[in-house]
Amino acid sequence: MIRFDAVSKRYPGGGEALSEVSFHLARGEMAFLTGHSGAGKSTLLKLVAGIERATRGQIVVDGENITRLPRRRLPHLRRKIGIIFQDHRLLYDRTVFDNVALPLVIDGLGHREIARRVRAALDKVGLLGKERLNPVVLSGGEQQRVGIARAVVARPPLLIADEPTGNLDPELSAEIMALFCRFNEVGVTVLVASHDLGLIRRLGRRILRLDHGRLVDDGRPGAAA
Ligand SMILES: Nc1ncnc2c1ncn2[C@@H]1O[C@H](COP(=O)(O)OP(=O)(O)OP(=O)(O)O)[C@@H](O)[C@H]1O
Repeated sequence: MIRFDAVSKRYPGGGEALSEVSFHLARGEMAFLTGHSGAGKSTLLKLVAGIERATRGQIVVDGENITRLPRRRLPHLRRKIGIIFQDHRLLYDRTVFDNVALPLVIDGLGHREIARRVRAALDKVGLLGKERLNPVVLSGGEQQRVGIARAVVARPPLLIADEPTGNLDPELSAEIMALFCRFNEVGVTVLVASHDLGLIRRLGRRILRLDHGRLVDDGRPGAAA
């Protein structure tokens, strides 16, 4: 589902954020991406989503080489990817329902289909019944779950999350990670960046580790990083 071949990324005026990174995440697989602050976790996820472009190397997502994807093809790529940010980026002048519905409204779906899918997504994250509320009144963990519902509502085959538990206490963090595991169990490919090694080790999934832009462990036994 995601393949990086010797990918490097240099920001204008900066050093190398990623250096010669190669790995493969198979369809249906789940992995965590870890490393110190500034190791390159966010940069790697942004390259997957086409938010940033690689300086060198090649990136394939869902069988499509996105390394030099023309801008007009970006919406096609984004439709395959549910993206979850640490700060959840919700719209606070709209209800929970409207926040989750947004990707479907953009896709031009009809009202009834939108209502059905939004309720299904809210049900999966345990927020059915809160759809008419404004996200402001929800706890941090609930707001993050609204962000997750919005990311999965269009049923993308790939979920990527950047420090989704960064602002949450250990118990809520574990709940959010368990949610990602459940999406993976029904076939979604999942890649989650997190510096919370203790938490992600307990989940027993593959862990890719970045150190100063280099992939020093790709989480595969015996595989060279
Ligand atoms: N837009 C940018 N312009 C210039 N340099 C950047 C930009 N974004 C990130 N960097 C640099 O690239 C390197 C990797 O940053 P990145 O945000 O990918 O790391 P990270 O592992 O996600 O860190 P954190 O855990 O703190 O979010 C850092 O040195 C950072 O300063």
